Amino acid sequence: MSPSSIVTQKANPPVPHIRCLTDPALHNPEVQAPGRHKADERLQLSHRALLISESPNSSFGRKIKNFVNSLRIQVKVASKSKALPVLTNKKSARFAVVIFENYLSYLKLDNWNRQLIDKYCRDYHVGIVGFIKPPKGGKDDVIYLDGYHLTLQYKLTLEDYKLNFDSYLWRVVKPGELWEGFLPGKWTVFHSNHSTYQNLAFSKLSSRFFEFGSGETNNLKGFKFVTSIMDKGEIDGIPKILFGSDLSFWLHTVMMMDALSYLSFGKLELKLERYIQIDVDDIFVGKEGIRMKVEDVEALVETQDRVQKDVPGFQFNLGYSGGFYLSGNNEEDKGDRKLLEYRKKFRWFSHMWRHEQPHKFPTDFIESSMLMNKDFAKENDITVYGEYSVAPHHSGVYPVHEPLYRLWKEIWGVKVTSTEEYPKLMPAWQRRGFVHSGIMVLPRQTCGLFTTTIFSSDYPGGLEALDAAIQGGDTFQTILTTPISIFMTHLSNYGNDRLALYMLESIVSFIKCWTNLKLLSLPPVELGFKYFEMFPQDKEPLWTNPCEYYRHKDLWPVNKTCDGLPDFIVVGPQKTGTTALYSFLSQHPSILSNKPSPQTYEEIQFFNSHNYFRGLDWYLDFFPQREKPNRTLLFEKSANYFDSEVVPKRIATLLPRVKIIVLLMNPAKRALSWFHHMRYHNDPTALNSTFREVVTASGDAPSKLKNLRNRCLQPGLYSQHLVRWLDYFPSKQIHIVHSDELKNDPVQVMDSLQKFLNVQPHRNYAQHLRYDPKKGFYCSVMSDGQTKCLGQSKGHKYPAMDAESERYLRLYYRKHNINLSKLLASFDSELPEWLKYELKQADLLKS
Ligand SMILES: Nc1ncnc2c1ncn2[C@@H]1O[C@H](COP(=O)(O)OS(=O)(=O)O)[C@@H](OP(=O)(O)O)[C@H]1O
Repeated sequence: MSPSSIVTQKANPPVPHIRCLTDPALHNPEVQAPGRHKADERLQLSHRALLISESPNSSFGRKIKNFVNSLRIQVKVASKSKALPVLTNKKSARFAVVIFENYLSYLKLDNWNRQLIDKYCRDYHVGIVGFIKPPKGGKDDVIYLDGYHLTLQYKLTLEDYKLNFDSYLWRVVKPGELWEGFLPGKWTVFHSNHSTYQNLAFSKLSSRFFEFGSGETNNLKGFKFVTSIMDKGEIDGIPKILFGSDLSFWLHTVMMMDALSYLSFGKLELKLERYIQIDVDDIFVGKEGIRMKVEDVEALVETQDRVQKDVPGFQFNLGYSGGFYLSGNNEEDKGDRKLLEYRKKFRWFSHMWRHEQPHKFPTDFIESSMLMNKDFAKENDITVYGEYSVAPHHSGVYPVHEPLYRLWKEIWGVKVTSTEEYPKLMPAWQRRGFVHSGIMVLPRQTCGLFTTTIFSSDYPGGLEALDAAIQGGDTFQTILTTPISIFMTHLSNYGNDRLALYMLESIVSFIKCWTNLKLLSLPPVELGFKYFEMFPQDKEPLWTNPCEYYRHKDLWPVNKTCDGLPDFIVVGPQKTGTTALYSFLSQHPSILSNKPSPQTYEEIQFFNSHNYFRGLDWYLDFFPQREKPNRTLLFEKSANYFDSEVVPKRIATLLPRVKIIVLLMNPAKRALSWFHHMRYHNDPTALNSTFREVVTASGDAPSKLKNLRNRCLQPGLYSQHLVRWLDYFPSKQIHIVHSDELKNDPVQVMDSLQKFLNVQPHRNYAQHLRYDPKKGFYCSVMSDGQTKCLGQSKGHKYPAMDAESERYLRLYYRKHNINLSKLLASFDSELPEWLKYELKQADLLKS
């Protein structure tokens, strides 16, 4: 259909038609089963689920995991054929619910695992959720589960669905409705004859089944088939909730939420409140023919009034671009004026004057665009909610374009925005918020509307497809699993067939009929606070590389380079010779180091400190342009990356293929060097204490001393830190340099490093490094033949370690050194002499 024929089509907006069968007020979970979700403090259950999947790559297993993860519940996946994970630790029972992708696999578990699981479930009152998958190639369509008083009947084709109104399981689900229609896939139904069972849901044999001649009689057509059942645990002490199918049928996701909540005593549940915000973007933008007319504006106001009854506080947020005011046809211009007449009814937020994408324009242009839009509001007496704004096509929000954030704050006082792009568009359930530069960025969701679709007949798949998304499909699932949903709609969705109004009223009704979710709305800033109160862990961003994802690359200003990030990083730890290595590497003609920082000299210290929150642009500014793009390698070294909890994850997220260089030396000697480094830099606690006092500080020693001890000794727990790096990087991406070798034979170290880095040309460091007897270290040979050594603070003289500290630290690091010796095997690294010596001496001390 050509655009012109679209706009001449007669508008006949569809009317929302969802009505509840039962009075929505009838089912009230709090009243029906008081207190049943109260967690029992005694139980000490972790907020996690254990999923036993059929195989590591089973697609249904993945689907269950993703669904449970979408509720922000962590899932540990174990394969049925592998050993079970540890179920308890000192502090708690690790899983609040056990889920079996195939319940029959639970019944067939080998004795050992079965006893383990059952004992765990009984001891901690942990329940099981199970899905029934008929055995492959099984001849029997009916199986009696011995000892369970339960018969399973497989492979049925069913239609229509209703829930047991009287079950006390329901929390999110409101059980009074009837779902009419064919149910996807083949089903297992349950026949029970024991008081332990409570039927949860019922269905009917599908009429299709009769058409194909089963020989059954019509009396089977009623709601006789139990499709989901609860076992209260009277027989074996373990409560269970079983589903006769997978999660393809929409209602099963809601029932699954209730099952998780019920069986975990409320540990695994989301609250019932669901906040929704609807932004109407592109106000005044839009070609002639797709804009709003007077009656569309009236409909907008009327719908808002109606929705407010079900969603307290609801108000449309209108994002305007004043540059396009009165740019439609006659009728539409009247619509624009009407909208201004009703301006006080809505919450207005500013867009750009003519919808410009900030990352594509110079900063002063963006500034004047914002100012013109601000003037437009003033001239037309529009009260703008300046704390909220969004950018056209997510431009500048993520990946972050710093000028946009700055101008938003300066011109509008923006405090909150939203985007679909962080960390990336898909999968939608993984979208998150973050805070940058004082602005809260909230995740935005999609609600099944397209900017270009203005008539229901154009909707892909027809109105039925939009209905399907609302009635249990994607739009419903989004609200179900997302406590705060911000939906972006467009002006075009409110003219012509007004599909956005249809969608909104329909979804509100559907949620009201089928769930106990409480729909609410708040102004954007309050919503932002609410979001980060719910998910404080989201505040810190996790920067990704804009050039690694096509959508982000499109939003990355063209003048920003895609090859400005480091190829390798020297991560420390401190005092292991990192400065010498940095200086040797920088001499290589194809290796460029970062530019110095005024605060931290040769180190950038981005990933481990508050610098990380300055953003990617700040980091990128430290790297010079590559001289020969395909040959030059960029690197940085920051010696306190090694032992930081957060750094490996942050580096791996931004630079998944970066090479990592770690230096290791005797941790006791490293501690001594660090102590003297602190004295050299006039640390008062170090100056007023002996090394022995520092390393042995414990119990009632002054907290400053204990703090110093921690900072002194903790980086030397090498194995513990290396394991964390190995969580994020394969061992072949990590190169270990032994500090003693760097000190005594740097030429050899540089040879093997060059191979690891695959850098060309190969530099013969024998010609460029020479031992300087005065300094006592290797130094660089300058063009005039003189040596240039590192400054005074590196390689300075201090007393040797006292015997008591040596003994103390030998035992202190013993366990970690043993672990390190095992770990080094995965790096193909020989055990350094110090490690062999230390382990031997420690053994002697022990014996
Ligand atoms: N060639 C060369 N020149 C000078 N110093 C050398 C060299 N090779 C290794 N070392 C050892 O490096 C130790 C300092 O380590 P770092 O540079 O990692 O220290 S820092 O973390 O950056 O402060 C420093 O430790 P101290 O001797 O305790 O000062 C040196 O032992």
